[in-house]
Amino acid sequence: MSDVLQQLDAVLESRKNSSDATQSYVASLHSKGLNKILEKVGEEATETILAAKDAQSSGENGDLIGETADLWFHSLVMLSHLGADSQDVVRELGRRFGLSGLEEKAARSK
Ligand SMILES: N=c1c2ncn([C@@H]3O[C@H](COP(=O)(O)OP(=O)(O)OP(=O)(O)O)[C@@H](O)[C@H]3O)c2ncn1[C@@H]1O[C@H](COP(=O)(O)O)[C@@H](O)[C@H]1O
Repeated sequence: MSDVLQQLDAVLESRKNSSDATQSYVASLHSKGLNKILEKVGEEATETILAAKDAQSSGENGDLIGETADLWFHSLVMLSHLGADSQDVVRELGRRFGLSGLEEKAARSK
């Protein structure tokens, strides 16, 4: 999983220097700028929320998974545009997971 994210990070980074925004969706987002990227993140977040409500009533998660992938993808483009990447977020989650693990251990030993 982390491998896929790292490979995607590398592709997103390479698109920042690509001059061919007509061939590459990511290059076109970078060339349109941060506001366009944030607009896409907002749209995908709304679509993910609607898909979650639909999933609750239908019991089917297919669309929800697709919309969440769109949200993650556009969030990664946002991070890349600003000089961060998926591994920065993975490290932060790991740090929090480590902290909560320590808290649980401390609570158990009381
Ligand atoms: N994972 C994705 C990915 N997920 C979604 N999308 C695109 O994100 C867009 C989703 O936006 P919408 O559903 O709102 O579609 P839309 O209405 O056509 O979009 P807008 O006109 O509103 O911008 C679509 O154009 C999808 O093709 C993606 N485009 C690219 N990737 C990855 O990025 C890599 C580089 O892509 P290129 O830069 O296009 O080569 C690819 O190899 C993929 O791995």
